Amino acid sequence: MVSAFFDAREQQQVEMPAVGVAARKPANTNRRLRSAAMLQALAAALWIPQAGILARSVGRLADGVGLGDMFWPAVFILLLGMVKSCLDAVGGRLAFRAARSELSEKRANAVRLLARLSPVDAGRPASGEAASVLGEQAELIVPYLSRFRPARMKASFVPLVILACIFPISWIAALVLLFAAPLIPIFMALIGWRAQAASQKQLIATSSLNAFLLDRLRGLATIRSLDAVDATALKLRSEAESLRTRTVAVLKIAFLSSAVLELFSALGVAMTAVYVGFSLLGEIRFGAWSGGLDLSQGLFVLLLAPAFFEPLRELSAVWHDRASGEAALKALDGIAAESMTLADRDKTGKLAVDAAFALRVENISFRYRPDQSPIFEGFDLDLAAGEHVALLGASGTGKSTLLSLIAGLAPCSEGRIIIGGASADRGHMAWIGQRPHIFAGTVAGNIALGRPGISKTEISKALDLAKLGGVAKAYGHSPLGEGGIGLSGGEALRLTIARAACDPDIRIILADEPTAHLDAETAAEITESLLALAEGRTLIVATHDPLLAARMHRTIRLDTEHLQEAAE
Ligand SMILES: Nc1ncnc2c1ncn2[C@@H]1O[C@H](COP(=O)(O)OP(=O)(O)OP(=O)(O)O)[C@@H](O)[C@H]1O
Repeated sequence: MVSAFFDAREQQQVEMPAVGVAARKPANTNRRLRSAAMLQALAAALWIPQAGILARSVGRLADGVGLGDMFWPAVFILLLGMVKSCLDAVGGRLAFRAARSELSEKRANAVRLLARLSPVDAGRPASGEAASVLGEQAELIVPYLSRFRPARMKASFVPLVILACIFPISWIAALVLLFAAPLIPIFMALIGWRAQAASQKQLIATSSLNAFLLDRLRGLATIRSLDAVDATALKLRSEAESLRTRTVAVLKIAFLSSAVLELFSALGVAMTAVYVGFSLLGEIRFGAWSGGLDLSQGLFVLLLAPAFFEPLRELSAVWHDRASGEAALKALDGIAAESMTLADRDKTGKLAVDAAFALRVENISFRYRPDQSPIFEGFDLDLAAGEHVALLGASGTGKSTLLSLIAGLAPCSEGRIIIGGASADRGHMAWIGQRPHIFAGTVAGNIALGRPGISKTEISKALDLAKLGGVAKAYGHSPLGEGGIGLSGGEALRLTIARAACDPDIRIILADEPTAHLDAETAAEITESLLALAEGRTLIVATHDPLLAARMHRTIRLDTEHLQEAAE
C-alpha cells in the first residue's frame, strides 16, 4: 500500500470533530461586517459638524465675540468627539468579531474538506502546505475583513459627503478635490492588480517552503545516510531566498501605493490651502458663490480638505490587506479542491453487529488519475461472512488498491461494494497496514487511542493476543518515542493488531502485507496473532507470503489480464 498507512479507525476519529465544528453556523457575517463598516463611516462623517462648529466659532471670535460665548460650541465639539470615538470603537470591535467568526467558519470548512480527502490520493496537499494555509495564511483574512472592508466603505461614502458640504461654499475648492480624488483610486487599482499577484506568489512560496521543510525533516535520516545534507541545505536556501524576494516584492508594492496616495492627497490639500489663503487675502475673487470666502467658510473648507483624503489614505494603508486577504481566502477555499475524496458510505444502524460481515464487490472500476490505465474494470468479488481470503498477485496488480476501495479510502468510478448487506461505514473495519502510526505515548495509550469504554482488562487481553505483553511490561509507564521509536517493525505491527483487538465492533479486517520484511519466526507469530484476531470475523489479506496465504480459507489471484480464483 503506497500511502494509506494509518488505521482506518483513526481516520474516522479525525473526521468527526471537524464535521461537528462546521455544523455550528455563525450568524450572518456579511451583515455584521456591513453594520460595522457603516458605524465606522458614520464616525468619520461626524468630523463635518465638528469642523463646522469650530470654523464658525473661530469666525465669531475674529468678529469680536467674547470667549464666554464659546462654551456651548466647545461642549458640542467635545460631545461629538465622544460619540465619534464610541461609534468607531464599537464598529471596530464588531468588525473584528465578525471577521474572526468568518475565519473560524472557513477554517472548519477547510478542515472538514481535508478530512474527507482520500489518503491514497497522490495529489492531496502536502501536510506542511495545509498547515501553513490553515494556521498562518488564514489569519490574513481577519485584517482584510475587519480593516479593509470598513475602510473601503468609508472611502466611498465620506469623501462624497464632504464634497457635498464644500460645494455650496466654493465650487472651485470642490473641483480641486474632485480632480485630485479619482487619480488615487485609478493608481491604486493599477497597483492593486500587481499587489494581488505578488501576494499570491508570496503565499505560494510560503506554503512550498513549509511543505519542503516538513518533508525533509521527516526524511532527515535518509538525507543523512545518503550524504545529501549539503544538497538539501542548498535547496532550502534557494527556497528561502525565493520567499524573501517575493516578500520584498509585496513590500515594495505596499510602499509604492502609500507614496502615490500621499503625493496626490498632499497636492490636493496644498492646492485647496493656496486657493483659500489667496481668497482670504482678497487676491482671488472667484470660485465661491458669494463672491469671496469669509474666515469661517475658508476655515471650514481647510479643515475638511485633509478629512476628504483621510479615508482614502486609510484605504491605502490597508490596501495590501486586501491582496493578502483575498489570496488567503482563495488558498483556504481551494485547499481541498479537485482532489480524490473518501467513498461515501451510509452510516446505517441496520447492520447485524453481532455477526461477521459478508462482502460483495460488484462490477467495480477504478483508476487513480484520469490519465492512468484502469487498475480495475468490471471487477467482481464475493466473500462469505467470516471468510478468510488472501489476495495474491505480482507487485502493482492492485492488491492494496482493492483493500483501499473496500475500506472506502477512495471511491470507485463504477460499481459498488456491499458490506454486511449495506454500505457499511469504516467503523466496522480494522486496517493492519505496513506502516502503522505510533504516537508518542505509552504502549497502553497507543492501544486504547483515547477510545471510550476500553478497559484495562481489554487492553491486557489485546496485549496477550498480539503477544506484546513483554514489550508493554518492559516499557511500563514510559512513553514510546514519536513515530514508534523504540519499537521494532514486528512489534509496531503487533501493536496495530492489539488496537484492532480492543474494538468489539470490528467485523472486517483488512491487512496489507502484514508479514512483509519480517524474519520467518516473527512472520509466523504475526500470522498466528492475526488469525486469532480474525476468529469469527471476515479477513482479507494482501500478501506475497505463501505461508500466510496457505492459512487462509481461500486465495484469490489478481492479474492485470484476468482474474483467477483458486479453491483452497
Ligand atoms: N496513490 C496512488 N496514486 C496513483 N497510483 C497509485 C497509487 N497507489 C498505487 N498506485 C498504482 O496503482 C497500481 C497498483 O498499486 P497497488 O499498490 O495496489 O499494487 P499492489 O498489488 O498492492 O503492489 P505491491 O504488491 O507491490 O504492494 C500500481 O501501478 C501503482 O503504481
